[in-house]
Amino acid sequence: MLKVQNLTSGYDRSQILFDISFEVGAGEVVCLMGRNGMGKTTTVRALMGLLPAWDGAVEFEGRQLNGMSAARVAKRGLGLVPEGRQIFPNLTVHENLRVAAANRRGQPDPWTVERIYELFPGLHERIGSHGNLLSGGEQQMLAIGRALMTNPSLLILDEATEGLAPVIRDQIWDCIARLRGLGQSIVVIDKHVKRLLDVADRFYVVEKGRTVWSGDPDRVRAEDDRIKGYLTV
Ligand SMILES: Nc1ncnc2c1ncn2[C@@H]1O[C@H](COP(=O)(O)OP(=O)(O)OP(=O)(O)O)[C@@H](O)[C@H]1O
Repeated sequence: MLKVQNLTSGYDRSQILFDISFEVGAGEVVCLMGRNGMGKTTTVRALMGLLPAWDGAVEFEGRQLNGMSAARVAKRGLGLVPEGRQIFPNLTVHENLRVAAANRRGQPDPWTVERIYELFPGLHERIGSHGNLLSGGEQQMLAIGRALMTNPSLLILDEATEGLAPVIRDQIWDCIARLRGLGQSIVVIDKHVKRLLDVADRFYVVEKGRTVWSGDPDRVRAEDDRIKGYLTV
């Protein structure tokens, strides 16, 4: 579904990505991990057309995304839950979801606000609350719900559990597991490797702008010390 090969990118003249390669198959959950500042968010920005790819190839469902605007990339079916959530503070929960609604590729069973409330019953209780009055966990659920309302073929979650209480984090993991059960392809950027072993099909380590390691959950378990070395300062 998504094939990223030898991607390089950066900000102005400052190169951040030197060699990023990874793949996501249909229905897979793939995790990008690495210490802060290693280039994970920059990778996502380059995929989404928010930063130009300098070199390398990004192929999504058989088409090249390189050089496409962010709006066109979104129309192709990439849905981003950005770091920091970025929900609309002056719109209610319901409005935040409704403004995002789109089914451009004609998915047979599209997301509706009602289905989002089934996924996150806590959001339904806050249906009329403005975005800025929600807790961090509620904002994160709303950010995920909003991305789902665009019916993305591939959902990208950038640090979705950052700064959340463990009990709320668990709700986000459960949600990812449920989405996987529905066949949703997902890229997760996160540091909580142990919890991700249950939900991810494959892992990649990003270090200094390069994908330096990849493996399935069994390999992560077998190379525990090596992975810890990549993730701790
Ligand atoms: N707008 C920007 N302009 C210049 N440099 C930037 C910009 N945003 C990020 N960087 C730099 O790019 C590098 C990679 O940052 P990035 O946010 O991709 O890392 P990350 O792996 O996602 O880590 P984090 O978990 O901290 O978000 C860092 O050195 C950072 O300082």
